[in-house]
Amino acid sequence: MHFLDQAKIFVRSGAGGPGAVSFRREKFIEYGGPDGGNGGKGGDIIFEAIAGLNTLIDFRYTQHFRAPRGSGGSGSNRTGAGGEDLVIKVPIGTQILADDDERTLLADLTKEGQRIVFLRGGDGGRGNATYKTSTNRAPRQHGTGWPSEEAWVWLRLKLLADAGLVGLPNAGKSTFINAVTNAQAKVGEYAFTTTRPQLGVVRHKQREFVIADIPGLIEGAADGAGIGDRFLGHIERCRVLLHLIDANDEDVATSYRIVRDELEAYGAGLSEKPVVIALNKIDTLDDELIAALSAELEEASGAQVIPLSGAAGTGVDWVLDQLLEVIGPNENRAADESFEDGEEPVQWSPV
Ligand SMILES: Nc1nc2c(ncn2[C@@H]2O[C@H](COP(=O)(O)OP(=O)(O)OP(=O)(O)O)[C@@H](O)[C@H]2O)c(=O)[nH]1
Repeated sequence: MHFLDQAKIFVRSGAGGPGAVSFRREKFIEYGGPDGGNGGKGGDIIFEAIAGLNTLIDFRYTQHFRAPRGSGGSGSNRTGAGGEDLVIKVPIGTQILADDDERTLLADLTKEGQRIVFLRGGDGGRGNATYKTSTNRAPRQHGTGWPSEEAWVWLRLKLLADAGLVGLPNAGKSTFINAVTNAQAKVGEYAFTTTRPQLGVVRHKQREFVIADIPGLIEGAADGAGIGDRFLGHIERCRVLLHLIDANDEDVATSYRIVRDELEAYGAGLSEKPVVIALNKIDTLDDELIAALSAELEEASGAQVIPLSGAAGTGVDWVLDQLLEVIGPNENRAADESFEDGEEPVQWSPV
């Protein structure tokens, strides 16, 4: 499965069907007036957030979405059939942005099953049966149906995970996520094996939370170096970060600081998020060295450091305990965050 976190699409609702002008002598006797029915309503464009989707890749292949128009009304006062609504399914965490310079936020789909009627289909035009007339002449005008609405918009996916993994390339993030979740992240001996974010569900002590691994950060990532800051956006909504530092690095304090600097440079509150720090790959070291490196890291970070080996399983429970403590009860999970808690969406009003 390929990963895509931005896509530009075109959406158009259905126009309303025209109202009918109909006037028949026998119907006139039956109804006492003109009998042209109203046109049907055009289909709406609706976005729906669904679980199990973690990419916008489908929008690379399908970029145009048009809801059908309503059918015309007909004689005997028959209303035309409505055009069916077009439901566009997107991953949870998808934002809809205007195609303007500011990329104005129009809607934010943060909950499973959340639906937004984005463009309304046009109402059907009035048939002449609805015009009050006592003459046996058809009224001079009838409704042509309301027009459709259309827009180019950007979809932007910001994954909703409770915990976000950060660390330099090769710190052992994929190995860790594979050890604690159902994800099957690629593990490589070289840096940047991970080229797209990975999401996995952790089940620990009868609790469940989602953890995201984003591609390795390097110095300058926030300014676009390496894979750049593209993926940092995916951890903006995490409650807690897990920062892994490879114990085999030449200078663990420097490794720590490079990532902290990137988080700070990126902004968006990333550097203020609660963080759990772990010295990883301790299976390669003796106890004395583990103690010395942990102390060094604790001094650099001013926080507790957990010795960890994602590969051997040492310290994994401790790390998960700490993450859960910050994430809190299940009701607080990021994916369940209510619409009101997040950024206020700007009301979308097409012109
Ligand atoms: N000894 C030891 N090696 C580990 C451990 N965790 C990961 N490794 C090794 O470190 C290398 C990098 O591991 P990954 O899990 O791919 O690291 P990553 O941080 O996801 O790397 P990127 O995808 O490049 O960001 C691999 O060769 C792993 O086998 C560990 O706990 N102990």
